[in-house]
Amino acid sequence: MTDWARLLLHMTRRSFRAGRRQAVLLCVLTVGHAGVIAAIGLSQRELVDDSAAGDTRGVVAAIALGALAYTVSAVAARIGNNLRAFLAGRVRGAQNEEVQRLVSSIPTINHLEYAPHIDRWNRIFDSSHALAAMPWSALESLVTVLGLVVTVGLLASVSPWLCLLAALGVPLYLANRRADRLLRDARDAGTEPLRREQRLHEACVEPEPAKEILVSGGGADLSRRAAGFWDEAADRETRARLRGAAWQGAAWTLYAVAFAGALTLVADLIRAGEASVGTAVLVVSLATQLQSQLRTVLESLAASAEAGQVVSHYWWLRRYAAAARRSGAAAPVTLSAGIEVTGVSFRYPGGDHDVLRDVTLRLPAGSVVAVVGANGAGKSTLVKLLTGLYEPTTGRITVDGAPLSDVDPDAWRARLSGVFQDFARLRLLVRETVGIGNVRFVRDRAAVRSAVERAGAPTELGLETQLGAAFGGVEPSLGQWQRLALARSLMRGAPLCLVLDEPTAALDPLAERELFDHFVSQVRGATARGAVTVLVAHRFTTVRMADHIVVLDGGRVTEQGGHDDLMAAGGAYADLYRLQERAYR
Ligand SMILES: Nc1ncnc2c1ncn2[C@@H]1O[C@H](COP(=O)(O)OP(=O)(O)OP(=O)(O)O)[C@@H](O)[C@H]1O
Repeated sequence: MTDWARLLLHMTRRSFRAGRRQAVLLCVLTVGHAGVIAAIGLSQRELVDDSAAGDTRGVVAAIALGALAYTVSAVAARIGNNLRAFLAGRVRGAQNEEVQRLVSSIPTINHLEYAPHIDRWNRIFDSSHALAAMPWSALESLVTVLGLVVTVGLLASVSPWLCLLAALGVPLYLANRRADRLLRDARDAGTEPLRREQRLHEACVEPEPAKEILVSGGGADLSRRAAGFWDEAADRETRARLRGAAWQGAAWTLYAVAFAGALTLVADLIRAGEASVGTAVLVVSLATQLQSQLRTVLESLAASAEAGQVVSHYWWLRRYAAAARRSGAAAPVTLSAGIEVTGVSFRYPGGDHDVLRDVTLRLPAGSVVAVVGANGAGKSTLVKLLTGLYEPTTGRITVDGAPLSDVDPDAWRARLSGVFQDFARLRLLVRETVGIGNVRFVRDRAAVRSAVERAGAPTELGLETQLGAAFGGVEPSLGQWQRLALARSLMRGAPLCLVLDEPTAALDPLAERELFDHFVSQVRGATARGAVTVLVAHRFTTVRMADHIVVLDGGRVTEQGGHDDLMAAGGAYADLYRLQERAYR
């Protein structure tokens, strides 16, 4: 079965799950609608011929048939449209939820940071409506094709030459396919400029970047650039639509010429006494219907094609998520040896150089390890590898001797806790913002309050306070946000690996010291479990408290050891430490 057919089946099942009775009724209405078109044509022919023959009963029967056919057609169209909207709405919700679930089920973050991957799953979201309507577009195509067969049969009964009208469906179909392909290519190519446009516009309206942009006065320039990206995507799409319309226009012109030929043929048949006036009415009616049937087929094929455009992206995402969602060995409950990084190099997907090179480190159980280095040295990348958000390109990381790649990602994550440099500002209730750090305890007010207090987060706010001015709530200061993030990390009671990636950058030096003391004493208290703390920091007064210090430069480890050893070695660490010491004096 092709990917397209499998997706069609998947969407059909989903539609029936969304509303079995509604789906059955919609099938009946769609199929029934096909017979109506022939009935309308036949009733018109009978009406004209029976009138000419003075057959009153025939005229009444023809009128009754025509009225019934029109009524069924109008009612079926109205109810059908509403049912389609209802089912498509529900399926779309379920579809978006599935994509969201797939995206967030992937243990690594490659797909969230790598542009070609982002574009693929964004395309699925953008086409969710076409995907949800896929079964109905396909059924409509099928039923209209059946209706076409009936129409063609009736036309052939008048003259076989009239079948040529239906044959002109082929150039129409080909022109439409060409137009679809042009549009799909334009949309695929436009995904990136549209994503750039969206991010630039967000930067102008989101409060955090907007402040800086307002002060720098760069808003107009960014808006212009965003508009440029928008124009680029829109121009591509317009050009594709115009080219597609030219192909379709040519095919329809051909059809119009053939239609005129059909009418001439019927006029000749009437003149020769081989057809009645009623037959002429039937032909005109059928040829007109044929036109609308062809259009319906083409439109529903186009709708199926739009869904078809994301078929490959959809299955890619499912396969990608399935491949990434590996199970593995249980994570250890305690550490006895620690974590080892051996010969690890790492290159971001699509990158042209390794940002970590041949890194070898030992993070002994129960120790606090500080990672220092200039901006861009690779500190946060190392943290991402330790937390399993990326896997090393080469080399390996082991936890008590077991390769991290063999450990179940969820189980390892359950043993982690930490704060990242770009910590999240979750604009929820204080209780939720903090509690989500350990979702099982999100309603446990005592646990959340304890974490808030230990992190020194603002207690006066109250746990049920809404955060975020944009949501009508309180807007914490940057330092307060950071403390809330720290509180979130404290929700996970006994982590085996605690990562603190510049967790105190927004705090004043006193608060940083106090917090770090607190964290370290907590970790030291957990030495029995062998928990490891990895601290990324730029303030060397904090760094010196670590048991082991690793200096990264250009992705390589250039020095490592205890503070006293590194000072005695007189290398880069010692120089930087003395520099900072003088600056703080
Ligand atoms: N998602 C990404 N995709 C591609 N390259 C990235 C990505 N994130 C970081 N990099 C690159 O990796 C290198 C190391 O970045 P990293 O964030 O690890 O540095 P860092 O030492 O933590 O810096 P800082 O002190 O500024 O936080 C940099 O050259 C950066 O440009």
